[in-house]
Amino acid sequence: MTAATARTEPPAAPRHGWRERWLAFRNGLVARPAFQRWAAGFLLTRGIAQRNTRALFDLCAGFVYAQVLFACVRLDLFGLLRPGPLAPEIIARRLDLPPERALTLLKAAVSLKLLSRLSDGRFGLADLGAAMIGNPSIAAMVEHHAMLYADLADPVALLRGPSDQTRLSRYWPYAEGVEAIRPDSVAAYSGLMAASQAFIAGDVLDALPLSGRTCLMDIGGGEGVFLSEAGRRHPNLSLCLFDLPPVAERARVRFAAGGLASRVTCHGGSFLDGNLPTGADAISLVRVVHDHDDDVVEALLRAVHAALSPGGLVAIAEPMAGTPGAEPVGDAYFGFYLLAMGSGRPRRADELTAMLTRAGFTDIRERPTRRPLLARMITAKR
Ligand SMILES: C[S@@+](CC[C@H](N)C(=O)[O-])C[C@H]1O[C@@H](n2cnc3c(N)ncnc32)[C@H](O)[C@@H]1O
Repeated sequence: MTAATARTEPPAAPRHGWRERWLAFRNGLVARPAFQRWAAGFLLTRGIAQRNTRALFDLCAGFVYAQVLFACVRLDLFGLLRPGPLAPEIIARRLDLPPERALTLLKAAVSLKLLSRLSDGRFGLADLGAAMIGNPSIAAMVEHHAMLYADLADPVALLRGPSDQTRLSRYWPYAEGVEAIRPDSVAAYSGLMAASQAFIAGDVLDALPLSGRTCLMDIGGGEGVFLSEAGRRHPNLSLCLFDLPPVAERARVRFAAGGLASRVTCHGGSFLDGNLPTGADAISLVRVVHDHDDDVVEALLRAVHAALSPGGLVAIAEPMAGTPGAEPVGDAYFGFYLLAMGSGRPRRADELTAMLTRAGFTDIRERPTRRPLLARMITAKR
């Protein structure tokens, strides 16, 4: 055999296990249009076929559904219907839309369970629309997704990278480095985080064992919403916030307005420098770790370990990859969000556990939270 023939010869066929052979057979079958038609009609497979068709269609249409929600938010449709249901002509007039287009939006919102249509033809809030009213920060999240969608206009280019600066990396300036951060560059994201923290704080604090602790330091604590709630629940706990200087300043103003100034110390700095204030026997990292690449997180956890007093507790709370029942939230949504932002990745609980172990922590355990889709929590001890 010549060298040339040796090079063109295909590699030896891999030895497939029975599971791989079964998957190859099954996928070949499912890909055939004739099989799809048959399965959609056959009694025993009809349900599965219909569910798969719907799931695939929803994947194709997801952007449209999100834009329907975006239009509702932009037009403040949920606010308009807050006092009660209205006739479609009135809604059209109030939204300044041609009547037939307003009806297109209203019917779409009904199909997505945001609105419901009453028997007299009026439209009112359904469960999901009412939930939007109760949580204004969801509307803020929806609005800021305009930047994410712009960055995802060419997802393959984003995946290939490196790309031009994305809109999300400008929105989250620390993703690109902390040197040039000014007060005006943190206002938008800090406000969004403060508004959405209301969802998270209660769930995390319900699961966080703080009794017996004397000082809680919240690293990347934003404007202090989490720490304020911790202080309200634990009146004897002293509080310390660490964040980038312009964010820590915003927190200081918020604590003063809330009458908490005497209980909280605000430190402005960057944890990239490796030095954290000492004296806390509990440290929280709420929605912080997933924003950073592995080397930064490893260094941050080592700095947290060094800053904690012996026996001190660290808590990482954030949405995690591989959360049962919410897998696309971690790996699809946060995976692509953080890619567009330019820093960090969603991590599974076992990956965070391994990182905590490497940083020297012990007694590492997951503490179940009320809504794991929004935040799961792992604690560990120094
Ligand atoms: C996604 S926000 C979360 C804020 C808050 N913990 C919450 O859950 O609402 C991440 C926070 O980490 C802060 N941060 C990012 N990089 C930092 C750094 N190098 N040093 C200190 N804080 C940093 C940001 O300013 C921001 O407040």
